[in-house]
Amino acid sequence: MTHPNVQPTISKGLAGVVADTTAISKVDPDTNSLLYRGYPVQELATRCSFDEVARLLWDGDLPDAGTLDAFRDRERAGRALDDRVRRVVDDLPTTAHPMDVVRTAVSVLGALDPQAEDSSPAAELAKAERLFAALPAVVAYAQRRRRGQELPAPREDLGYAANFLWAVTGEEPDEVAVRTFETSLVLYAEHSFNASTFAARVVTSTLSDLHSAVTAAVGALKGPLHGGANEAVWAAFEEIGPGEGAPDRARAWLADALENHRKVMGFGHRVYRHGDSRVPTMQAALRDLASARGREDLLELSDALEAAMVQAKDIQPNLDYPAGPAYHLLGLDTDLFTPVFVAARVVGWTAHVVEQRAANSLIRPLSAYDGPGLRHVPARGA
Ligand SMILES: CC(=O)SCCNC(=O)CCNC(=O)[C@H](O)C(C)(C)COP(=O)(O)OP(=O)(O)OC[C@H]1O[C@@H](n2cnc3c(N)ncnc32)[C@H](O)[C@@H]1OP(=O)(O)O
Ligand SMILES: O=C([O-])CC(=O)C(=O)O
Repeated sequence: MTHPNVQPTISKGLAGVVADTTAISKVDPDTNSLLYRGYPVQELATRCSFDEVARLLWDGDLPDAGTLDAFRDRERAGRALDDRVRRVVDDLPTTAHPMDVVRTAVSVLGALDPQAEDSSPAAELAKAERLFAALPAVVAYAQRRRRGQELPAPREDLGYAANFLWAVTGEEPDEVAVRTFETSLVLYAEHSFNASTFAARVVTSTLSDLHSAVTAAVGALKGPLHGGANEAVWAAFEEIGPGEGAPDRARAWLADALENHRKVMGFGHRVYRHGDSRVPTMQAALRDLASARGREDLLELSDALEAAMVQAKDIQPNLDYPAGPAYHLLGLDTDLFTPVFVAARVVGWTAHVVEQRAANSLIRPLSAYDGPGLRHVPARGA
């Protein structure tokens, strides 16, 4: 028992606290590596499709051909936007942030799911699959409805990533676009006890349902210190202005931002201290895409800002830094970047929901009270 005059040690932001075990992924800042169920994420991103990686994260092993084909059939069958979700979204103002649209849609999907209250592992995985299949249409609709565009019918002849881009842009994507997008989805899919995943685990620990956990996770991901940073990265690129003279402008912009104590989004990480393990793979994908689109000017801006940040603060970019400009080149509106992150991270979140439930303990830390001392409400007259 703590003596009343001895202050307990506070771990602000739970920094450095090991809250539980997980077998889903390993983030190792010493070796600057990230493993999904034991596989290096770089190998998964360059050799596997996103739906294979989803099965790996959920099931613990890469799927065999039969398992993958059956999953793909179910995913294709679940792609259409549910009319009841569409009606709720249509009632939201077109000015609503797409993250609010997605958060609302996940909540509605939970209320509609026939297995909403069934928390057996089989039901949890079935619900996770349904969300996985449903989210691209929700994200795409968030962009298209405010442009007055119809949502195109899902394309059964396209894989998950290609169909997702088709739904957003209404155009069949080329190979480099699909590869870049799929790489980003694999890299975004899972990252141990990050803030949004931890939010999902906290909700699950009360024995609440999977959709409630995912709804909370969407809310946590929205913030610019977490998933919202990919959108903020592109906003900074626009402020600087790509094109002729961008490297000089980037250096001046950074000097001004640091002088004004502004956080530079897309840089820094709570766990990695020497750079984010996922960045080289995403940067290579961005380079391929930018070259294919004749947008080397974006690479010049990106390289100049990164070099200036490393020189000024010795702070390295995180995954959101190359993902932001890549998503812009793929035709996504800036505020659609974090919703795309949702569609990828839903795999990690739901894998953690299942893991948390399998060995549950209510997550409830302590706090050290530092408010006013004991005082009393004066007695009131009758
Ligand atoms: C997929 C993801 O979610 S990755 C993270 C995406 N988030 C961002 O890109 C937002 C920008 N980055 C940040 O705000 C931080 O680096 C975080 C929140 C990600 C991690 O930060 P923490 O571990 O809490 O460290 P903290 O914010 O205390 O930073 C430590 C020091 O580095 C500085 N610092 C860290 N990141 C940045 C940054 N991006 N820009 C400017 N300064 C920074 C802080 O100001 C602080 O300096 P000080 O000690 O002089 O006060
Ligand atoms: O791990 C974190 O804190 C943030 C992050 O990079 C992620 O969630 O992908």
